[in-house]
Amino acid sequence: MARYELVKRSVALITLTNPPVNALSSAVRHAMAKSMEQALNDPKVTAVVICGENGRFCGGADIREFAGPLRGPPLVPLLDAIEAGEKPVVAAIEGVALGGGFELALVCHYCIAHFKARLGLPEVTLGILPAAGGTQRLPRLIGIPAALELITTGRHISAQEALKLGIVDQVTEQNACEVAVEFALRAVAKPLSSRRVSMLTTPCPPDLDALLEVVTMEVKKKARGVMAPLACIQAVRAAATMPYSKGIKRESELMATLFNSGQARALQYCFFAQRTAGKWTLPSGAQWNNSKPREIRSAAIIGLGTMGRGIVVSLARVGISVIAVESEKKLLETGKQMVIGMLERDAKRRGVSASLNLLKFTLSLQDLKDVDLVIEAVFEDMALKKRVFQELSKVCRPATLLCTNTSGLDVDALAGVTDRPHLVVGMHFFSPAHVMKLLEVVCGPRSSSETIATAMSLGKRMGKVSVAVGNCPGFVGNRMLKPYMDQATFLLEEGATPEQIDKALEDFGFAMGVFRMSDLAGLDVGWRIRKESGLTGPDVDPKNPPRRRHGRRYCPIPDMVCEQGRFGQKTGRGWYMYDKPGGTNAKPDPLIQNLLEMYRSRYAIQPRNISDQEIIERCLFALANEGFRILEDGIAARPEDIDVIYLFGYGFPRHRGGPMFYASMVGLERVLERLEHYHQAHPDVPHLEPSPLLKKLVACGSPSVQTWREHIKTMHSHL
Ligand SMILES: CCCCCCCCCCCCC[C@H](O)CC(=O)SCCNC(=O)CCNC(=O)[C@H](O)C(C)(C)COP(=O)(O)OP(=O)(O)OC[C@H]1O[C@@H](n2cnc3c(N)ncnc32)[C@H](O)[C@@H]1OP(=O)(O)O
Repeated sequence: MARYELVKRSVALITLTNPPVNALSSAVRHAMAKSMEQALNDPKVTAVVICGENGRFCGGADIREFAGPLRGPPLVPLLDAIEAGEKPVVAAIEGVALGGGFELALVCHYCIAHFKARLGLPEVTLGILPAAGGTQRLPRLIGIPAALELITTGRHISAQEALKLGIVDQVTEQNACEVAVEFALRAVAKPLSSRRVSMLTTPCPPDLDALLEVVTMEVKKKARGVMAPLACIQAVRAAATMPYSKGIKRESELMATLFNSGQARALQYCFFAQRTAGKWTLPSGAQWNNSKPREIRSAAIIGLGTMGRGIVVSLARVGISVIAVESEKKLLETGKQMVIGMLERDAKRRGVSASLNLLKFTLSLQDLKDVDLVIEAVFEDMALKKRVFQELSKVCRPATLLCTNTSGLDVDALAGVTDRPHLVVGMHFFSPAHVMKLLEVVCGPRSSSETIATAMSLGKRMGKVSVAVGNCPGFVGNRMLKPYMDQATFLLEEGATPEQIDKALEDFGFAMGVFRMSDLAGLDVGWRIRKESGLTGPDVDPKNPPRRRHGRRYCPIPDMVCEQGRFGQKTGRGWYMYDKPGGTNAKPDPLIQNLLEMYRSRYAIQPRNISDQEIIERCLFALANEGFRILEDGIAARPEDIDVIYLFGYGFPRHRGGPMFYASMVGLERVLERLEHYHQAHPDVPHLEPSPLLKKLVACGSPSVQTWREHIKTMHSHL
């Protein structure tokens, strides 16, 4: 767990050996304590260098240990002893120094960083704070404003920025460990007192209170209801107002308020869920670590609408040649200008040159014959998509992968019209595709493991969080969205307003409530889908009661809003009103209030007061209930996959962990009881009927979310 060597006859080289990230597990802490003692007691040793195996200094505390009882030597006294030692200690930072790893570097008297190293205190993203002295030492070293920014955001910084801030003493392009050993030899006999960061006085700005107030406001706005950043601010305040000995106690008290909180558990669950989600499997036994992806050098995108443009940008900025196809000259020219503008702005922001030379724009599918992969992003119309896929089958070489960006249509039906169904897969991007991190990779029953591996790996290359899902209407994300949105509109019928529902959801932590989100996305999309599926429009039998479809409750209010030409932000009117078409400042609209009142009186609905609790329970338990059905159907392999989809694609608050984790935190028994209650009150809403899997899990004693997979026995697993 830590290797001890004597190098250059007088330098103790301590290497942390806990791959893959040399996390400070209890065994590592134990070995470090022993090694330090040996170094400090050996008269031959005049200096110490600490480094990490495999070019990675240290990824911080072992997060997995946080779930169990704390064991092994505590970190704070160990780090204090390193700092207080009478022999110079030099940190050799390669790869990463994060969290406890950064705190370890802060107690070393000198730091050498490789030029590619990254440093940071990401604890806040795990719902905790840097509790091994980080909140007390960093402000002393770099001042309150810079420390506050790093600690409250968890941002990683480069070695160069760390040098500018005064965190590291030297940045090298050579082996950091070798440079550190030479540095250590030169440091012997130099006084150490000024190198002990805990002994420094925190440079304190005159307007400390005002500064902390501003940062507090910013944090509250950005991360509504999240506890950790606020605790971080209080800890940094202690660094400015207390001696180190008291500040470290305050840090520890604040950590105690966070450590076992639901938010910390949720955020740490998210960390591991994100890493688990990439590990796809198929019933055939093919999986992420035994299926080789193909190398993709060139791609084509069909359709230069909003989605197509974002996908072109995502591909080109990672160095893939892209041919973009449109059906009309004018659309092609508009799309081209927009893509170029997006790429130029993106390159400017990243300080690189725009990769415009990788782009080609064409009106002819014939130009696609040699590309490695095509992503179709045309209008959401099955007949049109089938025509495109038939055409692609003819023009592309037999090995070209054919992907569709459909947001919910049958991927296998598209595969069926091609000459290569095994090379067809869904790549469902989220809008705007060059910004949103989520990619649902939709595995059709005939998609080969190589095809899935290629789509997943391409997603990763584009910086996406890719999740493999099965093929069913709406896949995972959009299939779950329907019951969630249905509940919101039923609540409107029963007496709520869009702003009341949105506020309840935003207070819960969503960046946007369901109605504000719909206004942003455009209400006409859903309207067209409802018309195509015969739920509204001229094809509906007039004898059908307006509030029932296929024997179930139906809310026609969204159709009525669209009939008035209110399509959301783009038309300046939707569930809210905006200053102008394209405006973003949503204001409640009295016309919507009138519409709701008239609607209720037409159908003799007595409006009632609806509590925020009912809004949250009906929307979110219906959402999770559909998630349980998705697990039963084998459309998602594990609850983590569903949660990752909702975190990265639908703005589910990370500190709640995702819909499935949230259900487990509320308690499955309680979720079941509330769903039974609401289903009894609304028997014509099948989405409120508790799913068999939920009932089964409750009957099994509500096991932890990480073990649900063992309880999902499906005959029809797609994954
Ligand atoms: C009332 C009670 C009071 C109790 C008080 C208790 C006080 C306790 C005292 C605590 C002292 C605090 C110490 C410190 O301040 C706290 C911390 O350090 S928290 C940890 C901070 N570090 C991080 O957040 C870094 C997390 N890791 C990453 O960001 C990335 O992994 C990486 C290091 C940048 C590497 O990225 P990649 O190369 O892409 O690799 P992966 O991300 O895929 O990771 C590979 C593999 O490693 C696992 N892993 C990574 N980091 C950790 C970790 N810190 N602990 C455990 N495991 C880690 C990751 O899950 C992957 O595993 P796999 O999926 O392959 O199984």
